[in-house]
Amino acid sequence: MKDKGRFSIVRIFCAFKYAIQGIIYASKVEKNFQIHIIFAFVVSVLSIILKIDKIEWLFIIISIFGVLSLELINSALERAVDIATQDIKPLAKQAKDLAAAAVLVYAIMSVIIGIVILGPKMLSLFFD
Ligand SMILES: Nc1ncnc2c1ncn2[C@@H]1O[C@H](COP(=O)(O)OP(=O)(O)OP(=O)(O)O)[C@@H](O)[C@H]1O
Repeated sequence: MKDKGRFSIVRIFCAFKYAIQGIIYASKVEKNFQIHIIFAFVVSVLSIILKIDKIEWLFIIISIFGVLSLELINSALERAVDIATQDIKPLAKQAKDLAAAAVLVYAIMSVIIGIVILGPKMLSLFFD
């Protein structure tokens, strides 16, 4: 909990610790987060094998971390909605579906980036 009198370095450390706890928790219980982690691993291995350049790596990294971040926000929002109401409510549905849509939109962009960067290199691996 909050303790405003502490050194800021301690507060920064605590914030970091809570964030790590969040990542560990999501890795254990959030199916979609686990799937994104597996995808990130596969894409990273492929990127190493296919020797993509520095700029291509930046696009891949932005895609991977963007999807993971949005997935974490989506999970947090789902919990916030569930705390706010246990009843079936149109606004609760909209909030959850909009957050899920944000993940989907970014994931689609990431897939396109993956295809643009890795697609031609994979094809030339098989057909050259
Ligand atoms: N309180 C609610 N009122 C109305 N619709 C809801 C409510 N809670 C969830 N929903 C809707 O029911 C569907 C399933 O929601 P649920 O909470 O099971 O999450 P989910 O989308 O399956 O994600 P996850 O599997 O990660 O929990 C979604 O369309 C969601 O918007």
